[in-house]
Amino acid sequence: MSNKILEVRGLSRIHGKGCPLCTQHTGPEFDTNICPFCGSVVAAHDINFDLYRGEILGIIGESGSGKSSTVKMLYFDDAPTSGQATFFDGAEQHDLFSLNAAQQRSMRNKRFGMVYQNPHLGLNFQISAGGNIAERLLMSDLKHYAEIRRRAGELLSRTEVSLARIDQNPKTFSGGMQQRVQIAKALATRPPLLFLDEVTTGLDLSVQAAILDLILEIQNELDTAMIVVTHDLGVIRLLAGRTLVMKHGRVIESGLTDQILEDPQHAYTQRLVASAL
Ligand SMILES: Nc1ncnc2c1ncn2[C@@H]1O[C@H](COP(=O)(O)OP(=O)(O)OP(=O)(O)O)[C@@H](O)[C@H]1O
Repeated sequence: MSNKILEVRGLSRIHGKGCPLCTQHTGPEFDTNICPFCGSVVAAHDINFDLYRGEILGIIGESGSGKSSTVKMLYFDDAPTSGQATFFDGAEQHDLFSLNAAQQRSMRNKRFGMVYQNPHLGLNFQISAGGNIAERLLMSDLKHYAEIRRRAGELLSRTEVSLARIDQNPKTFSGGMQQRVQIAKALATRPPLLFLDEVTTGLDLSVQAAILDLILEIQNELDTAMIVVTHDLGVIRLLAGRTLVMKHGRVIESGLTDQILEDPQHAYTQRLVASAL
């Protein structure tokens, strides 16, 4: 049996009205993602990849290359212009973009997790850290208060947030702690697929390192498949077994991370690797 968890084919997102020439006159060879004829933005075009159970796939590229757009579509934060994504969940198989709104919500709440760069997107700052995790646990059919609190505490401990802070509001937490609570919340439903979008950007180096270690531990422990979006080669190097390199909405290079780092084929990737040396 294949361990494939996600299959993405021809995924594209154009912002604007679009025209028949958009995709032919944008991309790395034109050095732009803006269509010269209609002004639409080709945020992502013809993205193809497979993801396997427990695997970490990195998506790297400069700002505006289409990394977040790709993940946003898969997490239903944005709708694709075209393309397909199939999620393999045990014996079940779901065509993600054919699901109705309620089915997409259920998929997001129960089978997927997301950790954003900006904790305001992932956390509710009106309620406590424990409350944030409880919100998600309630969606996973856990209804008993004591059980929810116990599990929320367990998740906070696992992500190394002091239990003493379970009733405190995450707005009083440091950036690194907020990311830990986001990770705890995302993991509450034990999702087989986790999206991480620039989760360590803006944090101190030592805090970054600790969060990256935590992500690796979780992947090992829970066999969670992850898609990690970053502009930081160090993050890719540490976390991702395979990597897609994006530029102007296109995947320009893909393969084993070690291979890409050791022998980058595309001039852009060569510059990216050289600048990180
Ligand atoms: N709602 C929108 N309307 C118009 N253009 C958009 C919209 N969302 C994204 N874009 C454009 O799509 C392109 C890809 O954006 P995306 O956020 O995916 O890039 P990114 O690689 O994640 O960059 P960053 O690292 O800065 O987040 C950019 O040119 C961006 O300006």
